[in-house]
Amino acid sequence: MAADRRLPWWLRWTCAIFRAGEVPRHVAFIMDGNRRYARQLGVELQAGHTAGFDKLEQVLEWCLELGVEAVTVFAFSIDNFRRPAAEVDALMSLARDKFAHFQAHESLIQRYGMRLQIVGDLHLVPPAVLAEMERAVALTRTHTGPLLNVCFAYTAQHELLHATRAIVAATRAGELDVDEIDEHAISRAMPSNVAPDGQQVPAVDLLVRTSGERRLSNFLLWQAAGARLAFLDVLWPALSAWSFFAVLIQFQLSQPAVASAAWRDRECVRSSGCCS
Ligand SMILES: CC(C)=CCC/C(C)=C/CC/C(C)=C/COP(=O)(O)OP(=O)(O)O
Repeated sequence: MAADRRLPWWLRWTCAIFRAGEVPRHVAFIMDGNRRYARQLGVELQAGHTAGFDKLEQVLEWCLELGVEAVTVFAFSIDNFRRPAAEVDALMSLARDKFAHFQAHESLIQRYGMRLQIVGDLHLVPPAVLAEMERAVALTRTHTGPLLNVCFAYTAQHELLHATRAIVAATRAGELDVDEIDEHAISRAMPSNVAPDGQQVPAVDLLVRTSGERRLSNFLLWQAAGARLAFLDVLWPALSAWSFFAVLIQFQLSQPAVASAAWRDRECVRSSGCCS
């Protein structure tokens, strides 16, 4: 499905330049700092979360333009249910609106033909939110574009628990031999690793967290084992394209081919004559 491009020309050009190098196939985001952003502006906390969602749509569009195949976002942790009831209710109502928005023809999900998947302990999600999630996911069932994994009512430990139970059930049912349980079997049993069409999701190769926190907070502990980690001091709603591109430059410089070429160039300059 052809995307209706709404990005400014300079952003499309910059993305085209990045596409000449190695682009991460799977990027994950911990979208942290919405409430601090609201406090800094002196507005309601809910306005910070709304700004956070708007930023998610922007960042997604940058990723799509770059040709990223899968994006996974930490939208709501199981631990977030411990926040004051009024904030949880407001976040659920925002989520319901946003999943309804994902169904609209002009939404990013529809424009880019994205596949949508929700991962988490969905028993904890209020029925009205769950209904909108299911409708949004159903509308993307025939899509073949990039994947958006929304981790909602999620922790990595819960996902690992789910995978462990699924593996035990499969061995009890005689569908899986104990000797066949390896890293691949565990990966396949983890919902965020398998797209709705059954395709294997590439491993996370770049994980970005905003707001200055330098920890994973129970997000994708298995999938991000080999990921490059980027911790940015900016609050999520204030994340600029340039901060994100700076992360991408670091990512591209860290790729083995580029890193070894840079090392060779340095050696070349150091040793006499070969670059003259
Ligand atoms: C698809 C969908 C429904 C997306 C939801 C949008 C969104 C940005 C959710 C993030 C919610 C959240 C708990 C952010 C963390 O900031 P924080 O509240 O912990 O802020 P703080 O770190 O400043 O306290």
